[in-house]
Amino acid sequence: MGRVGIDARSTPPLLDVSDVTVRFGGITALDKVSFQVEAGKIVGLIGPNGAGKTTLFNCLSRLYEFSEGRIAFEGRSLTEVQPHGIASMGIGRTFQNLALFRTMSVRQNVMLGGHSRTSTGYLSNALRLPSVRREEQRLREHVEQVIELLELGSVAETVVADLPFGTQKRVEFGRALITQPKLLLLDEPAGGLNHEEVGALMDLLRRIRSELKLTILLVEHHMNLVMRVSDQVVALNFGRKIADGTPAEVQANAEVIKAYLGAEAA
Ligand SMILES: Nc1ncnc2c1ncn2[C@@H]1O[C@H](COP(=O)(O)OP(=O)(O)OP(=O)(O)O)[C@@H](O)[C@H]1O
Repeated sequence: MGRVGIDARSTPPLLDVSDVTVRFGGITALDKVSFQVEAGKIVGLIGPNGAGKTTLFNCLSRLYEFSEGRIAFEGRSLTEVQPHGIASMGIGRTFQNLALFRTMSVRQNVMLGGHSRTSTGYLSNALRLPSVRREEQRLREHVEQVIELLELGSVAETVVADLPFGTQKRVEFGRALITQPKLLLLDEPAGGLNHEEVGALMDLLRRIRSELKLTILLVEHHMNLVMRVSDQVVALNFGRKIADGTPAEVQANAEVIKAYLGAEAA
């Protein structure tokens, strides 16, 4: 018994969200939300419109400050780093509205995502010291690996604006993956995709999780996708957590059914 307790304490979860509260004037967007994400899992964050999903994502990527509670990543409080330091901590994210440079090529977009992660300083960059050239070479190799993983090779030189929406979303993925995150936050990855593209996205999520040993937290309205790819699902409603468990447990939860279908369905 004692040993189990010690082991559990010595390996904190990858992400530990504890009693996080966010208020906007009179609105409580998040109300003492707590949940944990274990390394290597795919976790779906669901809830009706206005439930607080995006607010939580914005807290995780330090775009919003939370007034109460704590978020720890690998045991370290997120507030220990500056908002721009989140990527170097190992957290990457995509955005609901794609944050791509539309007039640049796929390869250039992926490459630019990697520049937030390079460690050489301003002076060594200006002088183009050997350390900078080595780092740039490593980045270029990594860009090619990400492009291959996402099957973007045939469009690598194509300007992003000329690509179908589903492909643009994969480029957005690439920009997040190039930072080599341990935790990838995906904001509505299935939004705007057709049936076939959603199927391909499911395969891709499973593939990047197993090949890159990533942990994924996704906000998603596409229930079929969430329930099929997630190991764990967290449901929010009006800023409160109403369920947290396996997809089957959450689907059968009376409060979740009520939140989605209205009071008469409970
Ligand atoms: N910057 C802000 N200023 C004021 N209110 C906000 C802000 N961001 C979110 N809210 C409010 O907080 C609540 C939660 O919104 P949030 O966008 O997090 O929900 P959501 O679950 O992501 O919804 P959706 O599925 O529609 O994207 C809503 O009532 C929203 O109006």
